[in-house]
Amino acid sequence: MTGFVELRDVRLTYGGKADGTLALDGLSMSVKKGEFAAVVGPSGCGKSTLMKLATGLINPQSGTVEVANKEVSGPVSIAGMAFQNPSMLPWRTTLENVMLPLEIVQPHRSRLKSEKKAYIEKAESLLELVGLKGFGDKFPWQLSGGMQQRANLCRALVHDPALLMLDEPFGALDAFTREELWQVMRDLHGEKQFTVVLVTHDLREAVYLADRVFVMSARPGKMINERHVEFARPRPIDLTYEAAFNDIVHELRGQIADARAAA
Ligand SMILES: Nc1ncnc2c1ncn2[C@@H]1O[C@H](COP(=O)(O)OP(=O)(O)OP(=O)(O)O)[C@@H](O)[C@H]1O
Repeated sequence: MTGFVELRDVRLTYGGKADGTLALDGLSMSVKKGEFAAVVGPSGCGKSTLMKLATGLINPQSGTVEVANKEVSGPVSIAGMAFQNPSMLPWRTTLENVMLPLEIVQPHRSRLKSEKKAYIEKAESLLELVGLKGFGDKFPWQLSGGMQQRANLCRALVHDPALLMLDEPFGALDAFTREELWQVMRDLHGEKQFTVVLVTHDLREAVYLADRVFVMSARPGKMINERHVEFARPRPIDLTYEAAFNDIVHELRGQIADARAAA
């Protein structure tokens, strides 16, 4: 069975052939529908490049990229995305920022005018789900960094994407806020069952959230390991202080240290 996100033997070079940067070479990865996948690896190994390929922002020189059994050749509309910098539009309220994808992605775009009330209710219920009830009419600059990132997750999810691509979304937050947002993410995934690919440098984050952690080599990046994480869901945050959890974090840390040393 093919995965929901399927990369096969992908090679990607930035710039010209002679003086370009080979970012990925021989990278294969298969993420099942509904699965929460995390991608970790040495700095600069090509994690963000992988995200750009899977969302169709760039195309590989060789190999194939498929999402939902379709070859990706342009931006993937069934994907929601969130990055480290929430980049909310400062002249729009939080609610208006959250609703932005509805103005772009079909079929919502055509329906937005006639079904505006229902869409507003949907955006507000997402804000409530992430703990931002009542903040919809505030501007982004009136929110803390953690609140902006919560709103950013709502914006990534408002058009009910089947696939959520997260590139270091919690990287800039303090440790407490980060753990809070891990739990928000856990609950959103538990409720909505979308497929997730999360790129992170934080191995605790990867092990806490993911069903499977993919480990990349140093650049040019390819997958060197897949670690299943079989803790029952929903996972309490205290799990992250248990020995069995830390054993997996240590194991992954060792693999990344080896990958760095081999570079
Ligand atoms: N637009 C670009 N043009 C040229 N080279 C690029 C471009 N984007 C990335 N690269 C190079 O490709 C390689 C992989 O970059 P990428 O951002 O995918 O790595 P990463 O694993 O996400 O990095 P980090 O861990 O630091 O976030 C790096 O050597 C980077 O310098």
